Amino acid sequence: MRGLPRWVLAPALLGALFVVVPVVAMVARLDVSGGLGGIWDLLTSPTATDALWLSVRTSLVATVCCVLLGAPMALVLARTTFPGQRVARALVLLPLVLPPVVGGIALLYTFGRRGLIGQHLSVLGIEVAFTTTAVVMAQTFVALPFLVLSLEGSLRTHDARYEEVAATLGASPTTVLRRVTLPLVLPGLVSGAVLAFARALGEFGATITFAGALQGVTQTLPLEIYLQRSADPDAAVALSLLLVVVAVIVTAAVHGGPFGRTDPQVRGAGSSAEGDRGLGGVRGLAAGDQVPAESDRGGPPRTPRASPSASEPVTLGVRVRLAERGVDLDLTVEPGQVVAILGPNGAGKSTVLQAVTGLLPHRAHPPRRARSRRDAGSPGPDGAAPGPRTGAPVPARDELRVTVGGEILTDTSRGLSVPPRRRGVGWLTQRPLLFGHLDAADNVAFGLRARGVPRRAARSEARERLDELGAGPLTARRPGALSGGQAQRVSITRALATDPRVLLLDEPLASLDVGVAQQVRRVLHDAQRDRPRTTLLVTHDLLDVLLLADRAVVLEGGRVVEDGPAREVLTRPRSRFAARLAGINLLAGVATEDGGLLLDGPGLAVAGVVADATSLVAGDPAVAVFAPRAVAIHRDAPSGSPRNAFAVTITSIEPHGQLFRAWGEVTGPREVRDAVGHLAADLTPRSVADLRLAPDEHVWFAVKAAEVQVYGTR
Ligand SMILES: Nc1ncnc2c1ncn2[C@@H]1O[C@H](COP(=O)(O)OP(=O)(O)OP(=O)(O)O)[C@@H](O)[C@H]1O
Repeated sequence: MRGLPRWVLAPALLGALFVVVPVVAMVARLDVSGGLGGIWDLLTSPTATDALWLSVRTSLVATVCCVLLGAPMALVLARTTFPGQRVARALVLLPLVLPPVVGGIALLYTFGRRGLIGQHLSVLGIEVAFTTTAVVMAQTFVALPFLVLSLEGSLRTHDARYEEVAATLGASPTTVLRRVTLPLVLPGLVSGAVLAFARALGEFGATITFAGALQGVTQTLPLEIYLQRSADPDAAVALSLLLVVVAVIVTAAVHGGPFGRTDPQVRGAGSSAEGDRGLGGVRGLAAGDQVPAESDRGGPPRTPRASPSASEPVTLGVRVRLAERGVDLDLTVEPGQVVAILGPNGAGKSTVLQAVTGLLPHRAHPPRRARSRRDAGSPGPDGAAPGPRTGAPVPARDELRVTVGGEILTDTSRGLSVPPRRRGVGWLTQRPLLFGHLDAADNVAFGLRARGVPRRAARSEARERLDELGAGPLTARRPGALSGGQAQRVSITRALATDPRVLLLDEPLASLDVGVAQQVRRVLHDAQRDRPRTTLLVTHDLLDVLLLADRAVVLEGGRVVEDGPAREVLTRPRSRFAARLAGINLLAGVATEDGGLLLDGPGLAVAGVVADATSLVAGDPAVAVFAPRAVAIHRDAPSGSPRNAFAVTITSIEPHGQLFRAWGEVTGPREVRDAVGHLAADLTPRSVADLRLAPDEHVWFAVKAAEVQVYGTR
């Protein structure tokens, strides 16, 4: 009862009674005066056993039909989008709302002797109606939606990125389906099959209409019960009981078994390690089972397929122009270079990575204006620059072009797109996305086996790779038994094992504790040092940029607003986002003659010192930057030596190493607030106490001109 209000018990009990009492009433109606032997005789009469056996046989065959037809239907509904999808789903589920008798009539008009298809079959001497086949068809017709619904629900609750990662590891769509998707949703598939079996077992209306009631041929148990109802009510009750017992045994066996437990994937879907752990519960493959490599399926071992390997670092070229996403940028990454892609939420970072993986869902769009988005124009959660506004300039024509080492992987102008599995692009995400039904070694071996390496060789190489990256002791562990950091190590090993030409790191350390993140960062750093690989790294972490990246590219509103050596971008940021990441205050405007800056918008002057006098002339676009440590806080407007003073309202005060960092939002006219935004000031704990500083206080932030560096942004 933990967490549940007590009153829930009452309706729950009422519901249970509503189901159980009629069954009890039926049992009570049973005439036991002749002893249990009498009932036994009824149950073992030839008509009863014929009916039971027929029901079980046809229901099993119907269940198999439901799986064979329903699983592909669920996959199409859950994993693709196409026009009229809602209508298609409604049609698939139609038998759920259709009275079964109507279903039977529909089947009769289709497969009956004079039916739409039946008349042609008749000519060939094939009669379907009123045969055992008709029973199976009637049962499949009514039971199919149960399997589709259950499996589609299961597919939708599972992260499709498991399949995407498998594709980037080199697996073909069929291999992904067999080795990743089906093991992932096996509990949902089994539940759906059980529901379908139960529905088929109890099927009556469609069967009697389409198949009739011929003993041993089409007379299933529900039909036998119906027919006995008037002739021998006791027999009808005894047979009903038999049906109930069979149904309860089947559903209890499955729901009490390994597939009946709560789907752990759904439970842990929120967090990285949890999500991966969840898969530990999938019993699609029993503990020592291995997924057969293509070369393990008999026949001579195949020569491993050639895979694009990273023996020599390659150049990466990316051009993304997508009106729908407001992204318009070009990027060239030198061989072996690690480029950090920075930017506020919605800036287009993931879009760039998706373009390189080949996973970007894209249709060729006609030129158009940016579509109106509810969130367009509002600042991201981090208070940084807004996304594209309605009517903002957008790419004139959609275009995606990705080249790796001179090879064109995507070129929408020529309708060319190499599938993810053939790109030689490794992809690492915030969640490790390890396949929960495989141990660490098999996870790492996955990509090798998808390329045709025999299982034994792949596992042995996987073990070596895990050893190299300090994860040797984890070889035999399933993801459910790994910590977040360990899982990410295995995931890195898995991504590197296929020797990708380009590595994409999408915030791989973001969900790890600080200490663990540092260890994993070191793993990435060492791997790059030992084998330089062209890499794109999306991150919001200053340390990632400083320790891993050679170059930093800042995106805002889908455009590159800053691009340069990582250290320079952080120490001399030219965009507000980079400044914020680096913990520096930044104001943008144009250079003034006296070495200061005239702010964009309000025309407010900021006194400063030109840092790169050689290249800057008055009127040039420029930024003024100053460290939070250089800011002094005053209760009253400061006066005296040349200094810049901003009236602010304190928005937060947070610990920052040995100091405190106070964030203040500039007050004044709207254009001043827009131009300056938030400023940071560092102060000692003692100053915080002396000033009695607290959020919502109005104070002044002052910075001496000598502390403000101005440099050009052209
Ligand atoms: N599937 C999609 N369909 C249409 N627009 C999308 C889709 N995914 C993202 N966008 C839009 O594309 C733009 C870029 O999004 P993207 O996910 O690349 O940003 P991001 O920089 O990775 O953001 P975040 O840091 O939040 O992950 C945003 O305006 C976003 O709303």
